[in-house]
Amino acid sequence: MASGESKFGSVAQRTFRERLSREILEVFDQSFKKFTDVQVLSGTHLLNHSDVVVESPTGSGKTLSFLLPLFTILQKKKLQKNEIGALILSPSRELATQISKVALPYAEKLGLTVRTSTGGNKIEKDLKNFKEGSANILIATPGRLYSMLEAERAHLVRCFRSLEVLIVDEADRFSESQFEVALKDILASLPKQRRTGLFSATQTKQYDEMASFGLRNAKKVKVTHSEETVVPSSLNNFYTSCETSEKTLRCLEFIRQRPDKKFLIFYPSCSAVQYFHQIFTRCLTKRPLFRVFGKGLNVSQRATQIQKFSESSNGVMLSTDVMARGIDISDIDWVIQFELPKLSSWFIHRAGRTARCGREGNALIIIGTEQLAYVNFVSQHEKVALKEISVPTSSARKAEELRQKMIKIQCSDRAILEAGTRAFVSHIEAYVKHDCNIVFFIDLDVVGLANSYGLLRLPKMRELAQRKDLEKFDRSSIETSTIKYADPKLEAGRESAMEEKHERKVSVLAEKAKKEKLKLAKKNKHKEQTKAPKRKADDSGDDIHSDIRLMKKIKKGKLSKQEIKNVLN
Ligand SMILES: Nc1ncnc2c1ncn2[C@@H]1O[C@H](COP(=O)(O)OP(=O)(O)OP(=O)(O)O)[C@@H](O)[C@H]1O
Repeated sequence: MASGESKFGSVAQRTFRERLSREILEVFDQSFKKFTDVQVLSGTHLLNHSDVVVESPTGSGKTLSFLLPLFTILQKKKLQKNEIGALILSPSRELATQISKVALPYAEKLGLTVRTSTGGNKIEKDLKNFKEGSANILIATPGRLYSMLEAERAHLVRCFRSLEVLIVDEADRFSESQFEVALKDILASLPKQRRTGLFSATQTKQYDEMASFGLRNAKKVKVTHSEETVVPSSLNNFYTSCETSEKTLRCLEFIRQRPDKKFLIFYPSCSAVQYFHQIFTRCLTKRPLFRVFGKGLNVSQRATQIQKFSESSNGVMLSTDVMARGIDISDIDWVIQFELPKLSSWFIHRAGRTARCGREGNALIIIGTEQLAYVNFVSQHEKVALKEISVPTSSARKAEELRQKMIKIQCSDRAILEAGTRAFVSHIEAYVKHDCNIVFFIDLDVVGLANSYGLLRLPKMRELAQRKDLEKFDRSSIETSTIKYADPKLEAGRESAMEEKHERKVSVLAEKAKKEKLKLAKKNKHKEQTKAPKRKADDSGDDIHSDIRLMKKIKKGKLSKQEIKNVLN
């Protein structure tokens, strides 16, 4: 049964419904006919004053499964302006914004205020708004909330005194070391008497590790549509395998064959998203293209790209894992993974960007022939069964044509050339860290990958130092130093930097020559000084010869005693 539908019959639905207020139901009924399983189960436990640990497939309605009970609890509380009744922690800004959008209609109906504090703007601005405004529900990323506590601890702790509910969305992410310090400080500033809910599609933490969240006798809610798998039943998971050198072509051909479908493609790094967005702009013409990544795009740029992608019918979004969790765009037809995810649990979250709440959806991972063991790994490790799908039109010849085209694109703009090299380097760096390496090393066809990036040169990297197969790489004969930036300002900067570098090189060489000359002159001078005068050398030569002659005379008795005495004194 689709995880968006409910196994619960009308009795359970009605019982849960009776626990919600008229105002809350008015808002809910505008969008939905009935509650999903996770909403009935989690909502009931939270309303019964229990802590909950919830594991439910992607797209199964977990957001409302904590908002519905949260608003019910706060409605009875009669909160003052600055009393925070609920704190929701989200690992990403985008997800926090999305939760806030779902929460807003309920908050307005109940006269409660929702505030989102997620970074991306100055902390002073956040604090000022916070102190001047109000917040009955605070949705925050841990990093930003930690900074706010550092700056205004007393004020925030006072606001938290009325806290009834702590919700941690994508909870398994909070075991990452990056959240440790912030989380500890945040939990220490909250009242112990509260309800706590941890929500995710993959709760990898063991119970004892969850003590850090201050859970007490937590109820465990696990919603799956069957024992065999944790993914939504309406999600079809595919893989296609090819030579790694054909990965980019395979991805492009797959998209070309589905001109009216909406795609989300995951790449292993920000630079890979930027590079392939440049390539796709020239290879997938007439197709709306979007890109989202962390470093380099600010919050509003990311939000605009996601918004425009949401509104497009056949757009192609290239993204890093910043969109892998929680982001709810209901009509994505295909999710493509260009490379194995760093953590296998992310496979589920990435694929779960489609097939939301009962809708049909498809996910594809492109696997190099040397990575085929991954199919079995993800089936055993994540209970996800992958079916093979072919891409009939891709071939080695076409891949080579595409590689030549990518080289040409890089030659048109040095910025793209540099982006491709950075992307390849970050791909390798990400690859060596993914968790399959803990279970078993999945080899990577590095030369094939370099070709799928269309590289002209193989960059020198510590991670590749031991590789013996790199000589197979077909290094382009193009002199890369002649490739110019398309941006005249950048090119002017590069030329002057090159001139400076050339002048520096010339002056270093001149300096070196001067030093050599001086050294030689010094050496010759020293030689002169230490050399015995010609005569002396001859003398020393003569000395030896005269001694030999003298010895011979003495031996033959040709010298009188007096003559010998004279010579020896
Ligand atoms: N009771 C319901 N009936 C039908 N659709 C619902 C219901 N509740 C929520 N939805 C819709 O289901 C979609 C997924 O909801 P939501 O994003 O909360 O899922 P999720 O379980 O949090 O997913 P993820 O694990 O990916 O974060 C949303 O588009 C939401 O509007």
